[in-house]
Amino acid sequence: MHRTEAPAAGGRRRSRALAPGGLPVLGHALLLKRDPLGFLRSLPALGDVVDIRLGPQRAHVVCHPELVRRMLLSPRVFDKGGPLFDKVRPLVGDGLFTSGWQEHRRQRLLVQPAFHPSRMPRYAEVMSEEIERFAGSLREGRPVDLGDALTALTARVTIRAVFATRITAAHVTEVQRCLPVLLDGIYRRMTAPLGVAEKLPTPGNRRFAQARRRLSQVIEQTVGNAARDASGTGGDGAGLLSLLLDAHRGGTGEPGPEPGPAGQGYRPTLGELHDQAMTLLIAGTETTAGVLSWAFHELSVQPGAAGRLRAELDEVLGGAAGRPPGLPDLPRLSYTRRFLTEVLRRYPPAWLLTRTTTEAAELGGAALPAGAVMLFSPYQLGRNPALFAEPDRFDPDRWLPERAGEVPRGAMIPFGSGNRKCPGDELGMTEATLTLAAVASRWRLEPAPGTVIRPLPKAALVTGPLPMIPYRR
Ligand code: HEM
Repeated sequence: MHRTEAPAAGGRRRSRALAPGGLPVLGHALLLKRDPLGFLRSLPALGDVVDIRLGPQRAHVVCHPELVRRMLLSPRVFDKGGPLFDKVRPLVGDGLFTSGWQEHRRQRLLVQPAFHPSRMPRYAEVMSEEIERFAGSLREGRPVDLGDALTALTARVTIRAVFATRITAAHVTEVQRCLPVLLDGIYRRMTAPLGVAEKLPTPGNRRFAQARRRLSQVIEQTVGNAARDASGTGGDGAGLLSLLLDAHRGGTGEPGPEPGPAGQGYRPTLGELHDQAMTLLIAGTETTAGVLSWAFHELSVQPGAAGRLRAELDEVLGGAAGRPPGLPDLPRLSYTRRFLTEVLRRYPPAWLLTRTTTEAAELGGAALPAGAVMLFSPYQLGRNPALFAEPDRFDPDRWLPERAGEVPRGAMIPFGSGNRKCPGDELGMTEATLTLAAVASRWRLEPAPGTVIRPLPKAALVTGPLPMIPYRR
């Protein structure tokens, strides 16, 4: 598809600016905390790279899609790392998401094949089972917090996709309960300025510590059992972790030599398997649940789009008394897919992402020292009127093939780009499409009276409480 390059902000040369409104000492930290989305949206008008101050730290917000793209395609210079990551790493370990450039390469080579499209039918089976269980739990007229219910659903799907048949049903339920507590706690710790309140023996901190300990134990036990399995294939060989398990079992449990072209020869330790499992559980749960929560919210407030979506579901699946969707239906659910893509533009779960420079660098004419903190925001890009006409309008048809080519290169990156691009993009989109189709073909979910939904920028961009009432169609 031909992509245009967006002009520099306001038709000017690429520019660098310092955001106004910084306070002594705190800089822009309060603005970013009070109204992060509004603050981010105000920056592209100022320049292509906008400097802000977060306390003593200067950070550079890259606003122009072409510069974001350039940054993401230079991972040796713009690597993962920096102060935010230093806080996350001890909590989630050294998995694919947090690892630095060199380590990342061999991890990714080992994990990536587990996301190959040929494996999708096995994952889709798990999804369909869990989606039917979820749809079957809805009761006519009985309010449900859809945000929580969808987090439970995506957690169960991710857990079962990661561990395949290796994990017991009781452990699935236990991990599903621990994950939201962990996700919430990680975000609080990431954004805590001093790191003191998190150490106090409050009930919230105890719950976090307990959830983290228990999750770690279950993962350790599950990974340990699978690793000791003499049959040699990590259970049925179908889980996201199975290739890592195979690589581990092929060796001594100690890190091996540098990998060959396909990562052969590298032997992940049990500790690495644990961190990778934790990473996948964290990365796959709240993101997909966030997209789905927003999708059901939009469905309840966008009557035009909702009508078209239901018409497509009726045609493909046979109406309210029809059959559940499966993988072979996806090519015919094109409006459903466009609907979800538009949700991702408006509410990308990964709303703010970071990089750090490993050496002195230049970006769009801006000189950056080594160790500079770089920020970029898929949310900011998706709401920039210079990149998307009427960005606040919900218009799934922007993603019709003949119109999608108008979107400037690098402007739509809900899954990131370059070597750190989300490996679970198709998995997440498949899960979201099947869930939306299965539920919306049978149920109409209406907001509970008095509910006001605003984007809540946490670790993911979520809806907050989402009380909805199901009615049969
Ligand atoms: C709709 C759902 C999802 C969204 C919007 C999403 C978004 C993202 C984004 C933006 C990144 C790149 C972060 C960066 O560049 O700093 C990422 C990375 C990642 N995602 Fe996803 N994700 C989703 C679902 C999933 C699923 C289902 C899984 C796995 C089960 C997953 C696993 C990962 C992993 C392991 C990484 C780190 C990749 C690396 O650094 O090599 N994600 N995701």
